[in-house]
Amino acid sequence: MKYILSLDQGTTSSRSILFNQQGQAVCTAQKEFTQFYPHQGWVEHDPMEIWQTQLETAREVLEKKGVSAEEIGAIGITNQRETTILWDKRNGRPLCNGIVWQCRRTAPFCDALKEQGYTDFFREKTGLPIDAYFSATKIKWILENVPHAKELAAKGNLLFGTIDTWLIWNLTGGQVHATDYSNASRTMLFHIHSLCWDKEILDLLEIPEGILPNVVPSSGILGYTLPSLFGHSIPIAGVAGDQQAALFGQACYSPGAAKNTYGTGCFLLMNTGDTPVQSKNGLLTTIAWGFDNKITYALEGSVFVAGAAVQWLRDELKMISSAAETEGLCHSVEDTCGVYLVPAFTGLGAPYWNPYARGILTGLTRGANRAHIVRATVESMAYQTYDVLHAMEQDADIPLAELRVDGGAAANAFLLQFQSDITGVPVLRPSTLETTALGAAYLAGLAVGYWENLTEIRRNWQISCVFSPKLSKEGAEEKNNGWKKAVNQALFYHN
Ligand SMILES: Nc1ncnc2c1ncn2[C@@H]1O[C@H](COP(=O)(O)OP(=O)(O)O)[C@@H](O)[C@H]1O
Ligand SMILES: O=P(O)(O)OC[C@H](O)CO
Repeated sequence: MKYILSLDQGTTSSRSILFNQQGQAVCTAQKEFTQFYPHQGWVEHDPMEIWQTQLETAREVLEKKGVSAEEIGAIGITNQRETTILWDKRNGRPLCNGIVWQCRRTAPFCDALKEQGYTDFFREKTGLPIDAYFSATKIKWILENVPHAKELAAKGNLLFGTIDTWLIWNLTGGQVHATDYSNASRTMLFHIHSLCWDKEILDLLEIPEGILPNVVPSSGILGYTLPSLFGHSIPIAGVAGDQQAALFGQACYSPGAAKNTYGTGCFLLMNTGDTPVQSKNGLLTTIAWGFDNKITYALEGSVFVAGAAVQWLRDELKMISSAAETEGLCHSVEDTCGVYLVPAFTGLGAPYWNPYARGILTGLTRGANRAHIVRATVESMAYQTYDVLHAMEQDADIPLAELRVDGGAAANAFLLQFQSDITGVPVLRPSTLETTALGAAYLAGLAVGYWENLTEIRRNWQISCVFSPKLSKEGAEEKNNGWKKAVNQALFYHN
């Protein structure tokens, strides 16, 4: 067993990475794929393009590194969560495009559920607020709007899966229809205490149980790849939603340990051990992983638009030509000249949960220039994280000692320093920022004995940089107050 192969299927790209025993990424391949925005607030992906790009990158790393499938100890899968695919089990053909986690099309139906008083019903069972973000209402939408979907389901020929399930199905040639506990806990259909699909919810939403995958531990062999795909079959031995995988990859194994991932969105997760903590402040209770015959829970704050706002600057406003350019521009000005951007492009997630909030660029004066707007965009990632962190400290009733960070935008040192300044917490950047993929690799490698135990893995976690708070408490407060005012404008935009 030379390496573990991690498949990291993200919102904007499919990546494959080979990891060695030290947890170092020795070879990477990445392919972006198409984002579809068929209506305002809708977001879709083509499931076949997701499968193809994932397969191509996996083959590419094996070829580039010159290793054969026999030398791969196991595959770990990690994925954008909640994104919903329904397909015909007879031919593996998707019924329609996948409905992406960011898609708001089912917001009116979620409102109706809330008005009918189902909020506590869902929260108690699933740990989640009712929101279009999760898979449940997306499945219902497809069943009700795509021709023949209900018929197929009635005949037992329809399957549902989040992206992990879709990849597993294709990798095993249709032999395995499974998901892990962490992904199941994002569907709004899974009872996170009794660990089963919830019959009352399924009845309420009229979703047939037969379309749902088997739920398995996040670490353990669940199937083997078709030999024809890589020349030899490889065990699939680890699966976790990308944010939970990052928590695992950041070695946050003790209650209270937390990480923040700055990718398309921002996701702050805190390990709460074997206790599912109910949030009073707009956070999610979620399953971190099923490992070693135990379930570990986490509190999560999900921010929908973080790095995506930087992409917006690049693609829509043409203010920058690359995301990396933002760091220099942020440093080129002393502050944002009073400008705040609230990138509520798809509503606001935690802790506000308002699908109708919209983006606001505010505080503009005649002196505001491109660099100020770019800086306000980068700062918006830190402010949104601050909001979540604040809610988490209140829920967990302990101040956070440090924040481990990762994700594409964690490459931006300005962002991390600013994060530390406004939260007053040291921000720790590890030597590998690919912690999502690494977490999936660890889950898979532990299952096949490539790594012995968590102690061995903990040793692999290395800090590359610590960002300590440099701003006074008053200075931080002033900035955070300005942010709160801007958020209020975004929240009440539709009134
Ligand atoms: N140096 C940077 N500064 C700010 N944002 C960045 C930087 N590098 C990447 N990003 C942002 O990070 C995101 C990519 O992170 P990644 O973790 O690869 O995302 P995902 O897994 O969600 O597809 C993009 O939205 C990009 O705009
Ligand atoms: O693809 P990412 O890294 O932005 O993650 C998306 C999340 O899993 C959505 O819940």
